[in-house]
Amino acid sequence: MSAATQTTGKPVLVADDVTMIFGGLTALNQVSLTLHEGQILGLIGPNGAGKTTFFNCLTGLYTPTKGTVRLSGKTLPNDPAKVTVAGMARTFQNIRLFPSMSALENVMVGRHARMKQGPIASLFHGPSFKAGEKAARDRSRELLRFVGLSNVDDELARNLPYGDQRRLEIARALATDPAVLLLDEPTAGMNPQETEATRQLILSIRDQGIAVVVIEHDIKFIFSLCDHVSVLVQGELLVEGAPEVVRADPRVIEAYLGKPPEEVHADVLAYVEEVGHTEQTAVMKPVTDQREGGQA
Ligand SMILES: Nc1ncnc2c1ncn2[C@@H]1O[C@H](COP(=O)(O)OP(=O)(O)OP(=O)(O)O)[C@@H](O)[C@H]1O
Repeated sequence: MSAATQTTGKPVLVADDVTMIFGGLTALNQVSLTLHEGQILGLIGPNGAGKTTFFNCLTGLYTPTKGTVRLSGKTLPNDPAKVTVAGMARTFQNIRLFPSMSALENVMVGRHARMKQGPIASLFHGPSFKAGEKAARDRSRELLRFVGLSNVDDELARNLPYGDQRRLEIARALATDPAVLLLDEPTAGMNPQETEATRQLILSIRDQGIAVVVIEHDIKFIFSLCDHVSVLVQGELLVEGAPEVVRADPRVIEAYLGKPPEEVHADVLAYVEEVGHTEQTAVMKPVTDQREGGQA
C-alpha cells in the first residue's frame, strides 16, 4: 500500500542521460529521472547498482561523464556548495556530522549556507548580524523539534544515539531550505519503531512542500512511503513507475534475487513473503526454493 496521497506538480528535478564512467567501469549508463513537486521518489537497486553515484552526480560531488541535471529549470553546477544554495540538500549513507559540535550548532551550519550577511555586518557583529544569528538559532531549534529531537540542543553530536544522529543530519539538510531533499539510506541500522518514525518524518517533509528522493534497501519501507519508484540495476534504469507496478514486475524480483542467497537482503525476503499472493506465486516460487536451498 502506498502512503503517498499528495497530487504531484510540475517537474522540479530533471536528470537527463546521466552517465558516470570510472576508468573502465560504467557506474551509470544514461540514467534519466524526473522528480515532481510534491513527490516522494524511491531509488532502489542491488548493491553496487549506482544509487549513491547517482546522488553524487545530482549534487555536484561527481561531474558526470555525460548528461545534465536541472533543478527548477536551471542546469546545476558541479559544485556541492552551489547546488545547496540552488535548493538541493542531501544526507549521506555514512552519517557526516560535525561530531564535536552540539546538535544545535550542526543545524546552524546548514542554516548558514542560506544566510546573506554582508562583510561589514559580520566583521563588526552589528545589529543585522545579531538579528540574523538569532533567526538562524530559532529556525534551527524549530527544525530540531520538527525532526523529533527535543532536549538535545546542547548535546555533542557524537554523543547522540545512532537514530538521533540520522535525524540530526536531516535537520541540518532542511536548514538549507531545500526544494529537493535526497536521503541516502535514512533507516539503515534503525529498529522498526525508528524506521516508522522516519517514514512519518519524510511524509511530513513532503507535506512542507519539499520533494524527496530516497535510497533504501528496505523495500517494504520504500513501497509504503513512495509514490514513484525507480529501479537501478548495474548502472541502468531497469523499471520505474507507481509502487504497485514496480513491485509486480518480474524483472525487479529477478534483479534482486538472481544473486547468491547470502547476498539477498533480509528486507527483500520479508517483502517476498508479504507479497506472495496468487498472481505473483509463479514468480515467487523459485525464490522460496532458493531460500530453502540456501538454508539447508
Ligand atoms: N569514486 C569511485 N571510483 C571508482 N568506482 C566507484 C566510485 N564510486 C563508486 N564506484 C563504483 O561504482 C559502482 C556503483 O557504486 P554505488 O556506491 O553508486 O552503488 P550503490 O547502488 O549505491 O551500492 P550500495 O547499495 O552498496 O550502497 C560500484 O561498482 C562502485 O565500486
